[in-house]
Amino acid sequence: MELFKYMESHDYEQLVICQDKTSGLKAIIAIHDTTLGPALGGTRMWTYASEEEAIEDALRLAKGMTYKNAAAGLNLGGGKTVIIGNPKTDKNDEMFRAFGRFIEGLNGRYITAEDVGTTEEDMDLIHLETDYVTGVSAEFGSSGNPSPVTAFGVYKGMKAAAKEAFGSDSLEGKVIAVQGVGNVAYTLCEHLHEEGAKLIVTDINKEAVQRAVDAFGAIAVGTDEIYSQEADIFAPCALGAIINDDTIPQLKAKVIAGSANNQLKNPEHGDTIHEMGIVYAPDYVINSGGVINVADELAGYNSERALKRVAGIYDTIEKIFAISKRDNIPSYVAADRLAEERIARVAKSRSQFLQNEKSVLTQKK
Ligand SMILES: NC(=O)c1ccc[n+]([C@@H]2O[C@H](COP(=O)([O-])OP(=O)(O)OC[C@H]3O[C@@H](n4cnc5c(N)ncnc54)[C@H](O)[C@@H]3O)[C@@H](O)[C@H]2O)c1
Ligand SMILES: CC(C)C[C@H](N)C(=O)O
Repeated sequence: MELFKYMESHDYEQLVICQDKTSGLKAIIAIHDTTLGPALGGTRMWTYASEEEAIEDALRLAKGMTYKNAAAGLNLGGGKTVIIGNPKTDKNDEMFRAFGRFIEGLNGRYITAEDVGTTEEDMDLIHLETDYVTGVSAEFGSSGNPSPVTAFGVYKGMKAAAKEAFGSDSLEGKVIAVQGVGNVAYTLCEHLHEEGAKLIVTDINKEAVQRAVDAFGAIAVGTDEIYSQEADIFAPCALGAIINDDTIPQLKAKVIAGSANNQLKNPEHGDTIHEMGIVYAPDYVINSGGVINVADELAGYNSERALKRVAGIYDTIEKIFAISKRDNIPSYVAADRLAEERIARVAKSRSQFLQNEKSVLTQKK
């Protein structure tokens, strides 16, 4: 990978490589864009096949956070960290304290939170060294596990998508095929069941499936059968890249709305479903409830305020459909446009000269 060429072509600001021999920390902090504010994005711990793969993942995920935070209306830029290692076997307290000191050294340009492989306890260790961390324990004013709030946002976004497709946002009687019934999707199913939707579920974890069958009277199907169900809505809540050449021909649903990240295998798949008339709620918009919730901690966490903001995902999804129709573009392109236009407007409004203590005007002769 030609690093500078890649960073230049995707407008990355900074890449920070952190190592600490004592704890074994090998972390990569990628900061994509801080036009809107400090970069907020979680820390992923994963066993990467190579250092290059880890760097690529950090960069890709950081850019995703720029778009997610911008479209969510947050005054935050995008960044992400990956720590190379097995989250089950390679963690130690010193590792997260060392990482916290590296974050502190960035002086607020980057704020972290949980992601795949990291927990509230890890954030508490980081918090011993820096305040630039969210998702810490309740005693420090945390918002707690983001999954139920992410689910609430997906539920609201799904209603907006239903309104677009069916003319009403009621989900009563709608058949919804849910792929993966883990942390986010279980709470999502609670909301859907409460509203009177009929659920079809699948998961590689048989216990998770049984839990949904018992609690919501959901119909269980095999993992390969979920795409072809006679459903009104398909809710991908497990894996990325599940909208692809193999699955698109099987889909009968008129709406795709779920929590999974990176649902489109390639952008062209977003074009194809658009041409087929399927209403697609862009993934990073509909699943932004978690980041909206942790971001609220920066102002002193207020659950009522955070949930009100998360409910606004409904309006954001509606706005994206309006842009999609106005400009005759697929909804995934409309979401990018919404984020990019907001960043460009703020960049322009902040370009004027402002005197500060480092200004040439204030330097003493
Ligand atoms: N947790 C959050 O707040 C949050 C925020 C934004 C995005 N997301 C995304 O939402 C998705 C779900 O997150 P989660 O926190 O609920 O994760 P989770 O691990 O709790 O749930 C995922 C579920 O999918 C199942 N699964 C895995 N492979 C499958 C397959 N091939 N077919 C069917 N089921 C399969 C797993 O067994 C698990 O039960 C992920 O893509 C995640 O990146 C989560
Ligand atoms: C900051 C975190 C809560 C971000 C979350 N992991 C996401 O992908 O949205």
